[in-house]
Amino acid sequence: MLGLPAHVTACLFDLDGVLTQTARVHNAAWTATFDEFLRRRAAATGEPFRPFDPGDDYNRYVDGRPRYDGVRTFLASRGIGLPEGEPGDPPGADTVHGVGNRKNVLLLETLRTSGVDVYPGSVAYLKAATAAGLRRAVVTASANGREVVAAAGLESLLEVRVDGLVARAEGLRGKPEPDTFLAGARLLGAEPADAAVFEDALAGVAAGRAGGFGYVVGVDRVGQADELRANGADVVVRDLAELLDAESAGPGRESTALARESSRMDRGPIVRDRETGA
Ligand SMILES: O=P(O)(O)OC[C@H]1O[C@@H](O)[C@H](O)[C@@H](O)[C@@H]1O
Repeated sequence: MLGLPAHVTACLFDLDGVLTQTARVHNAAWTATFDEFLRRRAAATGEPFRPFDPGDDYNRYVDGRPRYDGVRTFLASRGIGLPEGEPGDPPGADTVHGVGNRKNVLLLETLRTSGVDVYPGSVAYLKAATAAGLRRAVVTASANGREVVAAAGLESLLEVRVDGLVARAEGLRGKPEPDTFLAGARLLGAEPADAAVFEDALAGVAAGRAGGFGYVVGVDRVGQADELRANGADVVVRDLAELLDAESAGPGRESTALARESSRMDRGPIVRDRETGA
């Protein structure tokens, strides 16, 4: 059904890069944050400045992981360790929390000014899954998950949300560990073997594989299909509309309709940082 094995009864969707076009917003905020940090560090140590790579560095070390895990994992790849600091550290302080907080300031600025765009193919897929009686959860590392889902106008299509704040409150390990996807399946009353994971991040498909989920759909938005497969995707599509196209008998009836649908759902941008109140 809907391009999935027949036994699948539940769908677990990542948010940034799968349902909404916000992976690129996260990426830009990380790039600016790490480049500021690396430039400052190069000036202080006299070592050459090597910028953050929004391709390889983002995909391997940051994408899909919880905010502060992204800071630690990327800096470790450069042989840099920072003190943890405190959640309330000023944005830009030389601590794991200070770096992560700076990124969140930049992220929220862009979301406020530009809003949140959806992927029309994903909205169509969510609607088709709803009509087919499949259970639906969003599972995101982002602590801004609730606001992004609301700004995208997707709340009514999703039954359950496991986001970065839920994970922190429940002590769930972030992707590539499977904990948050397992929690999503549990909340929907589905066994992992009967649930499909939809992910664009390498850490996300790895979490799908680690959790023993019935099917892992890799969504390739940036040209990393081989890496998605190597990390755990059973199938790779460029857009969820492809799964609908595969399903429909006629040539692309669904996707023709999709092309006409606006990619922008004007539910208003995020207005404040829920963690710091800024
Ligand atoms: O900083 P946030 O909003 O809590 O998001 C955490 C992570 O959420 C993931 O969805 C993104 O892929 C990452 O880039 C991001 O760092």
